Amino acid sequence: SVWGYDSDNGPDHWHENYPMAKGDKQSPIEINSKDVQHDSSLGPWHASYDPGAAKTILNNGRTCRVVFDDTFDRSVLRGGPLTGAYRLRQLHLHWGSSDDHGSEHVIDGVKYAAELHMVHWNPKHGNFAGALKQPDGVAVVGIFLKVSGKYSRILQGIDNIKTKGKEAPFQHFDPSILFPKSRDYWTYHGSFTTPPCEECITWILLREPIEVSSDQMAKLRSLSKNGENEPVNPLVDNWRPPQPVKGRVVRSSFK
Ligand SMILES: C[C@@H](NC(=O)c1ccc(Cl)c(S(N)(=O)=O)c1)c1ccccc1O
Ligand SMILES: [Zn+2]
Repeated sequence: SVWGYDSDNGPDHWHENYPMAKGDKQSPIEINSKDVQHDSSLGPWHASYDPGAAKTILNNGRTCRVVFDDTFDRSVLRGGPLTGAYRLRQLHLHWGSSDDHGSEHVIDGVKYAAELHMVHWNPKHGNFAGALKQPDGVAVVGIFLKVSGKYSRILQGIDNIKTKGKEAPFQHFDPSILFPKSRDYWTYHGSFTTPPCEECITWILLREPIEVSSDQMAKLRSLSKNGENEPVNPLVDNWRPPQPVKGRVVRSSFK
């Protein structure tokens, strides 16, 4: 059966079809500040995104995803732990059924309501499929979402992609508006948090969460896993729980 987040096809079953899921460098992980090592050589990261690169927003029954034109160095991430410029390919989210959980990474025991992932790949590996096979192939910026009274539009296009398979134009969108004020981050080497669970990711997790309103979270939770004329199956709890750290060191750009 196709992988998902239910009891019969969820994270504990993924290794049956994707053996990497039981690897030594899996994501997400729990980050404990006492084990983090500050690395003064970690410089700031820089994103230079072209709003014109945004193409569409879609619901693939597993997450809500915005895709970008990554046929050339149009929207790139560089600096921080990275060597060279990584191309922005897509962004998506993981969220819970209530505000007290939903993020994939857990920070000092804190689970956020959602976690936004901006997926970039290293063009020196030719294409995304090739980059998946390389330890320095992919870089993901992870941003935590915290629910507060403050109103902010995370992804305005959610209304038109209620059910699985729905796709809508999503243009003139600069994802940099999603970044918090502080650029402080943790970084470690890990994997996709979804199948195929390839261990090709340099994770850059931003310390400062962004704030969204509870009605924005409710809109996210109003997405459905099912297709248009199928029984309603809410798309919630599409997060993988923390995986074994197995001796990896998490470094921070801040003291
Ligand atoms: C749910 C969706 N996963 C991604 O799009 C995805 C892609 C790259 C990364 Cl790096 C990540 S992550 N979470 O590690 O940042 C997630 C998905 C995965 C596989 C097949 C279909 C499908 O829809
Ligand atoms: Zn993700």
